[in-house]
Amino acid sequence: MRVWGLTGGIGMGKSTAANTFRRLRIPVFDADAAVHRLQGPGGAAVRPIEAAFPGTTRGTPRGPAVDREALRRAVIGHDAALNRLEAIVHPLVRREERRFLAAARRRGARLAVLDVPLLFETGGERRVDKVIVVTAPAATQRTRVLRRRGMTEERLRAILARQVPDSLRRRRADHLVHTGLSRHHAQRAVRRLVAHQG
Ligand SMILES: CC(C)(COP(=O)(O)OP(=O)(O)OC[C@H]1O[C@@H](n2cnc3c(N)ncnc32)[C@H](O)[C@@H]1O)[C@@H](O)C(=O)NCCC(=O)NCCS
Ligand SMILES: Nc1ncnc2c1ncn2[C@@H]1O[C@H](COP(=O)(O)OP(=O)(O)OP(=O)(O)O)[C@@H](O)[C@H]1O
Repeated sequence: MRVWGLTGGIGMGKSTAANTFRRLRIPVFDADAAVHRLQGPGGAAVRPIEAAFPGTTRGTPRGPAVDREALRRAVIGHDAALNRLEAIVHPLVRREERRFLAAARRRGARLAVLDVPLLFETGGERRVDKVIVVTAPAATQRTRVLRRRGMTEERLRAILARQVPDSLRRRRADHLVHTGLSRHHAQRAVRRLVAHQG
């Protein structure tokens, strides 16, 4: 089974490209969704996060869960705290990723995709056969992200500061998918990659 990494900066169009892969019946692992599950009711990250950042979890009808708003306040803009949070969360995400790949292999998939925002930041390119980078002009990225509810200039700056620059990502990509033109164009680029598997 081949494994492709799908990555790109915030708002560059990872989830949208991931959905095109899914429509082609290719299994996709979504690292952001895995983080949400791990921090959700009964998730494996809840207890260690409460220990490291007291007061950032709360009881819910389905069990204790991370209060993401509170956790965000505790870590955004605080590098040491975010490093600590990543040291808790990333090994758990990696474990989920291994489980996902094992399940895809069992089902006989020929190709699986890992949608991982921090692929380069976490040495993920070594775990995949090929890296696909979604990219768009910086102005497009900004407009897209600032449209989201709860997003502010300050939050966007803090997130971008933790991610490798788009220029570097593009240089390290095996293939680029441009998402600044149109949905149709980006979908076609993904379909072409899959058709050629190369
Ligand atoms: C800080 C937290 C609580 C904020 O939660 P919130 O719901 O507000 O944001 P969300 O998770 O949807 O992320 C918003 C955007 O920031 C990006 N992002 C999240 N964490 C990080 C990080 N540590 N470094 C760089 N970018 C990040 C996401 O990919 C996404 O594009 C949460 O992002 C978190 O627990 N982050 C640490 C885990 C992590 O590194 N996740 C990245 C994907 S593996
Ligand atoms: N090819 C495209 N053409 C036009 N708009 C797009 C395209 N791809 C994505 N978008 C839009 O850009 C925004 C961000 O896309 P998406 O959610 O896929 O990005 P992401 O990289 O997954 O973001 P995040 O890092 O925050 O998870 C969405 O509003 C989406 O509709």
